[in-house]
Amino acid sequence: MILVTCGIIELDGKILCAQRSEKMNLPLKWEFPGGKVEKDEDLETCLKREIKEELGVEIKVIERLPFSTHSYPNNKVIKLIPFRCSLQTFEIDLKEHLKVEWASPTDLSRYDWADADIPIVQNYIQSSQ
Ligand SMILES: Nc1nc2c([nH]c(=O)n2[C@H]2C[C@H](O)[C@@H](COP(=O)(O)OP(=O)(O)OP(=O)(O)O)O2)c(=O)[nH]1
Repeated sequence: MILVTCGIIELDGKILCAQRSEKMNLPLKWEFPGGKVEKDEDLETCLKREIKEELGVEIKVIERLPFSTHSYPNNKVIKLIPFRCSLQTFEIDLKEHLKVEWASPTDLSRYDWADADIPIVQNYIQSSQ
């Protein structure tokens, strides 16, 4: 099982959604920025490192939310652990993703999410209602 952290970054009532590029695995799917936990790495340290690498910003973690597990067809089982976050620096510089969009909670269901994200998005929508 591959441990992956992701950040649900909130700003002014909106959430940052990131689209994977054509070159990435799961091309053009939408996700929350984050990535794989390294050996002996703390989850929050991983999340901050990945978001800095991918978007060039610093974040503050607000709370951990329930994880999702998903088996992709390539036999990869992902345990995706989401954290609500806020931005501490605001200049987003996309280093890997095709684009990012700020969506209101009611618009989250319109995106073509990576499969592992679907239960996380549903939970988030419910808890924001
Ligand atoms: N960061 C992130 N990854 C996600 C999400 N949903 C989801 O299925 N994933 C998957 C995609 C990747 O297979 C893996 C995260 O890996 P990564 O971002 O560190 O590295 P990568 O794209 O190079 O991954 P890979 O090619 O080795 O699969 O988790 C999500 O919301 N955020």
